[in-house]
Amino acid sequence: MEIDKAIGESDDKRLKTKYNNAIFVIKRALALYSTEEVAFSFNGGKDSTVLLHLLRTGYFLHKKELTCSNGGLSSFPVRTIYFESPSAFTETNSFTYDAAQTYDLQLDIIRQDFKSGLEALLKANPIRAIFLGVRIGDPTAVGQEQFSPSSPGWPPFMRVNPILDWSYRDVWAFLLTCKVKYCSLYDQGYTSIGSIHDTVPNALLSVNNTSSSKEKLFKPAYLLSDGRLERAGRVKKNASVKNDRDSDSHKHEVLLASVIAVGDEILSGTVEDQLGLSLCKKLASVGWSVHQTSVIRNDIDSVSEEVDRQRSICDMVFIYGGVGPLHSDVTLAGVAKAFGVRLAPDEEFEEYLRHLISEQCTGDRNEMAQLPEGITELLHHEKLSVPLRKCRNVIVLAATNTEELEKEWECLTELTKLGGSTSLVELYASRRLMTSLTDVEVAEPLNKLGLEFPDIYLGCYRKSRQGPIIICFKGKDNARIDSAVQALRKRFKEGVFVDMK
Ligand SMILES: Cc1cc2nc3c(=O)[nH]c(=O)nc-3n(C[C@H](O)[C@H](O)[C@H](O)COP(=O)(O)O)c2cc1C
Ligand SMILES: Nc1ncnc2c1ncn2[C@@H]1O[C@H](COP(=O)(O)OP(=O)(O)OP(=O)(O)O)[C@@H](O)[C@H]1O
Ligand SMILES: [Mg+2]
Repeated sequence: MEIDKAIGESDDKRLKTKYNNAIFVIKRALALYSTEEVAFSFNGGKDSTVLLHLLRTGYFLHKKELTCSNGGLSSFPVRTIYFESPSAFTETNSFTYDAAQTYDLQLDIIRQDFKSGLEALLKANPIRAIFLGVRIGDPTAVGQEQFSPSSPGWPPFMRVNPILDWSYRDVWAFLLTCKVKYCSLYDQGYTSIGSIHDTVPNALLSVNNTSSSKEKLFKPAYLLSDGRLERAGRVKKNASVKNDRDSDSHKHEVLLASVIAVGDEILSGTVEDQLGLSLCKKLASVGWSVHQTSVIRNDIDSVSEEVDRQRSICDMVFIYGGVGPLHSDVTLAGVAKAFGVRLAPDEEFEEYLRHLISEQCTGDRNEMAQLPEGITELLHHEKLSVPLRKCRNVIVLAATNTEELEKEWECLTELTKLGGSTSLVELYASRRLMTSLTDVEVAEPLNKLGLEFPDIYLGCYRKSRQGPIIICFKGKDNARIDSAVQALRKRFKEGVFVDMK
């Protein structure tokens, strides 16, 4: 069989491993279920095209083992289902039909939505398992395994995902190595295809950035260097993933951060945590208000509970410690648990680690390259040998000392300034006043001021019990801060407040 031969002759070790694993899953599924009991969900997309060839090969190898024959593959009798939709691209539609003809597929065209279509299909046929080209990173892959029962509310069947752990790069390595046909849209800059209403060519593949969008030229999909951005051509249903606090109708003016240190050694007093202090200073210097700092032990549930609590209260959570390959390094697992997702291998991240620790990283899996599935964004910066990991509004810092923190912080502020995520460097203004008035004297006027200026953060502290009180004003607008200072001054005799630098 040509596919098996092409992969066998390739010297891409990684592709061979992925291929062998996928064929293994397919053969086990075919051993578990009869041909009548399985179906292949095919839509002409790149992932399902990979699956088409893997299935034909797996079916052939399975039959060959059963009959001990060496004969060629004459037919592929697995029922192939295609949910045809009026909003599909004509190119994927015609590719699907062409492929069905070329490979003599038993094509069932379903013109209903997925759920009702599957209900009718399962009623009329003895189907128990359906092969899908779902891959980790697809929004629908979250929580799925290679064999995953359909979700509650869906008709009962087994979802078989032989290429679940394939990366974007693996998909293209396979299609190009095997020299099989794929839908023409992938040569026009499309990298992942949904409906005509939500899919455009991937701007990262644009060749002539300046001309009007109609004349734009795009490179082929296989040239996209960062596979995590394959969905950049998908128009998002929700413009951005907001955290719980953002959806709160009452948007606070000052951004809230939480700092979590993970480390048994800090709790036992063996190690002094200097990162927390340094991070609080840095956050304050760019106008963030630190809501809470906490030290958590190296325990998945403890980390997950704390992250879950803080991520819903704060705009951004910074977590450090417990990041690495040791048994006690559970921070990422805790973050994953807080978001209800699992840790899944991330090939792009693994590549960075491979560069960093080269030969020490052996095997096909690297525990450190497991990241919370579907929610992790890698923040790349030329000064960082390994990108920072951001899971929604949780930033995982790799720093273990203040020098490393300094560098990561510098990169982080530069990166977030460029947009994308919540900016760390907000427009920020502050002023501090010192007074020798007693706290009893200032308490009531400050309360009133707070009500009058809800957009201004008012903080007070003193350096000693008898010493002067320092009042901090923080906000986004200098003029508003000046008005608040004026309003407070008006309530007292002239000269009782001294401006501090
Ligand atoms: C054969 C097949 C089986 C599916 N099984 C499930 C399922 O068990 N649970 C589920 O939530 N979605 C299931 N889906 C739906 C897909 O996850 C679907 O792509 C997803 O809901 C996104 O749909 P949309 O982006 O077109 O709205 C299935 C789809 C197909 C084609
Ligand atoms: N309309 C459909 N008909 C049949 N199967 C479908 C349909 N839409 C999705 N699927 C199944 O779901 C899988 C995942 O869809 P997804 O869009 O992520 O991948 P793809 O279409 O194969 O490739 P791409 O990511 O480039 O769009 C497909 O490989 C296919 O098995
Ligand atoms: Mg698709």
